[in-house]
Amino acid sequence: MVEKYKLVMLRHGEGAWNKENRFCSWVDQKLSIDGVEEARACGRHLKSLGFEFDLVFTSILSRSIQTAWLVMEEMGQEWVPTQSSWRLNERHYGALIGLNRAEMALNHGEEQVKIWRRSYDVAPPPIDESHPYYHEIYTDRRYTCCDVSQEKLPKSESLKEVLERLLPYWNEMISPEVKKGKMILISAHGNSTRALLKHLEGISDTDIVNVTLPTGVPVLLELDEDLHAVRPHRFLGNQEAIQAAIKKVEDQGKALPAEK
Ligand SMILES: O=C(OP(=O)(O)O)[C@H](O)COP(=O)(O)O
Repeated sequence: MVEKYKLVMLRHGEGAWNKENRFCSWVDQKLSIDGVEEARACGRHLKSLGFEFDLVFTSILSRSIQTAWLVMEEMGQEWVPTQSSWRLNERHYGALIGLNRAEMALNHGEEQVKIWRRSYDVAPPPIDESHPYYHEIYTDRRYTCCDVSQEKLPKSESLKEVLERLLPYWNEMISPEVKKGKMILISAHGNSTRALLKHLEGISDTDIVNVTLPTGVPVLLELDEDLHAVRPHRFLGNQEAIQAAIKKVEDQGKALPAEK
């Protein structure tokens, strides 16, 4: 298969709740100090590799937008148009939002936490009005400007459901631009990026369980003319450091607190 297009995807830099090992999801946490540096380093790295972007897509969560700004600032490409959609938001973690993964593993077992975090078609229990972050999320003005009504927004999502709400945006807004030959950066989240990788690479429902994304590391995907990946995605950067960062994210679901 011949490569025709390139696409760069990114999980935003570390957020405050990544550090605290809490499920963040639709809570609008900002980047941590380390996350800001990760995003800047990512921009410097992409610049050193000679990338020139034509369009940037983000979710409507601040950490993805802030990461895109920092990357583009470091690249001297702040002028590049950016579009944001809830359809690139992180997976809605339902009732798990705000909870600590290591405590969840102690209470429910590491296997159950892995199923909630990485399985394809299991959704966590839905969020309801008694949840401490329910009102913060559903009264936020950004969710009155979506292409679906507030009542239709999810209350919890499996990865499959993330892909279902993301695909119309990919098909209608992003893929036509890729096909025009535009170089695109998608600054999104761990699970919204996993969902898109699954679709573009044809990763099976069982193999997607083993795909984990570290924060602030660009992911390069090479696509053929039908926008199918011609080879597996590649993380750009120091491979040893990237593997260590992936392990750290995986270990967040262990019953013992993850190493800082
Ligand atoms: O908000 C989240 O992802 P994000 O940091 O990519 O936005 C999730 O809490 C990620 O959690 P997970 O790594 O357990 O799927």
